[in-house]
Amino acid sequence: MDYLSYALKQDDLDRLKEFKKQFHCPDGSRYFVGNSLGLLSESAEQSLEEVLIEWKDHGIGGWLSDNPWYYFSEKLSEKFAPFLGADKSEIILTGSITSNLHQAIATFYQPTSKRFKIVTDELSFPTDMYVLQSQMQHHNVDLEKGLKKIKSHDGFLLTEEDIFKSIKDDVAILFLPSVIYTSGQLLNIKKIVEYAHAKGVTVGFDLAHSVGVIPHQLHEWGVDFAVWCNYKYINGGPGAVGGLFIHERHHEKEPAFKGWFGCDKQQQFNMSHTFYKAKGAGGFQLGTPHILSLAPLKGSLELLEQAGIENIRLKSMKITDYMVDIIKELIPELTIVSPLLANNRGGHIAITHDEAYRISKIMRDYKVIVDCRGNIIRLSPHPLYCSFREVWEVVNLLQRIIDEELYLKYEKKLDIIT
Ligand SMILES: Cc1ncc(COP(=O)(O)O)c(C=O)c1O
Ligand SMILES: Nc1ccccc1C(=O)C[C@H](N)C(=O)O
Repeated sequence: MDYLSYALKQDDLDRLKEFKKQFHCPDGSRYFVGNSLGLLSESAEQSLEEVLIEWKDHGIGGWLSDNPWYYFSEKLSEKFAPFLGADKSEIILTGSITSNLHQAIATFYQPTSKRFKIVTDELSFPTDMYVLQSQMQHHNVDLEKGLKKIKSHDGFLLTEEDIFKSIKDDVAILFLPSVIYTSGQLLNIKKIVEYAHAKGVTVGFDLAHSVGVIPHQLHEWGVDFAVWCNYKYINGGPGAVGGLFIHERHHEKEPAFKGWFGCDKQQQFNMSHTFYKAKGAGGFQLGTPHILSLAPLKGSLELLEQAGIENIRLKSMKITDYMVDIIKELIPELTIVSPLLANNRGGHIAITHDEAYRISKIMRDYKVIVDCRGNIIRLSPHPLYCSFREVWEVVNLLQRIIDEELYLKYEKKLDIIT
């Protein structure tokens, strides 16, 4: 069967195909950047509107109305917990990756003369690195000696052997991404946690590129803490409120940063100057929840529940496999830097090209939205709104752009956001 017929057949069989209708796709484009900012669904639009109406109708009464904002983060966290294999007490929707990671590292990182290192990897997302650096500086730890970055042999992937080798007796915290944001490599969280715990090391993960596209078992795997954002595969909207996971075994820990929304709800309005921590991850919240940036998440989560995270992962593996096959066939000179086995990667495919930037730019002019990081082009077919046929179209366009060097007529000057 040729590649197009295969795509049409897969679209026909696709159990998730009905979800596409739910999403607003800008200007009829083929939208392949759901790993950066997911699309707005009707369901999310509606849940945002509901909160606006509550504000309109009740003013401050909204905090305790039928859908009380006072408990909104906790209610949504309850809905979220199954996607991460967490108990509802272990997660809280709050803050951003950056602020939640500050909270987690400040809480867990208690360097001693024997155990003072933080291990991460040299491919990490910049904000994670800034957090680790600033937290270590706060403890006056010399970054040269204390912050260890696992090296990548090819600039795209990490090996388990290197990760394991980095876990020594002087390491306090190991912090890694679940999926590397450039290459899309998925790390084996369970195995890494097991290994690190055996050496007495606390382990945290940045789940930005796996949440909403891959099932997790954070509780069972024993992950100590994790952070993520909800504007990618979850489709919670630009700057959507993020998330923090704190394993049950750490619930007695005192948050390094305390705020009044981390208080036990019954005590919060006693206005006492003594902090009575809420049970579980909720105790790590800071100030007033950003209700308008939580609101779309209600609708987004309902869609994910209907679709089922296992079905999402199955489609994601299948559609990215298809993308790999067709790239290899049509553009054999391109290097795919993502792992070729679906089990070892997240929801996107990364390819390299010296002209990555200009290629991604011209694709946008053909209404194919992809992005570029350095010499990498990332293509992310979101399982809820991308079809196999679109993958076929996108790769065919890519082939034409490369064969005919159509990018040459574009400026090399980078836009502020690539
Ligand atoms: C892996 C990873 N970490 C962190 C961030 C950003 O963190 P924040 O949501 O705090 O801006 C992103 C994307 O922006 C990311 O891809
Ligand atoms: N938060 C953003 C704001 C503006 C533009 C992009 C982002 C991204 O999320 C980028 C993404 N994290 C990435 O994997 O590169």
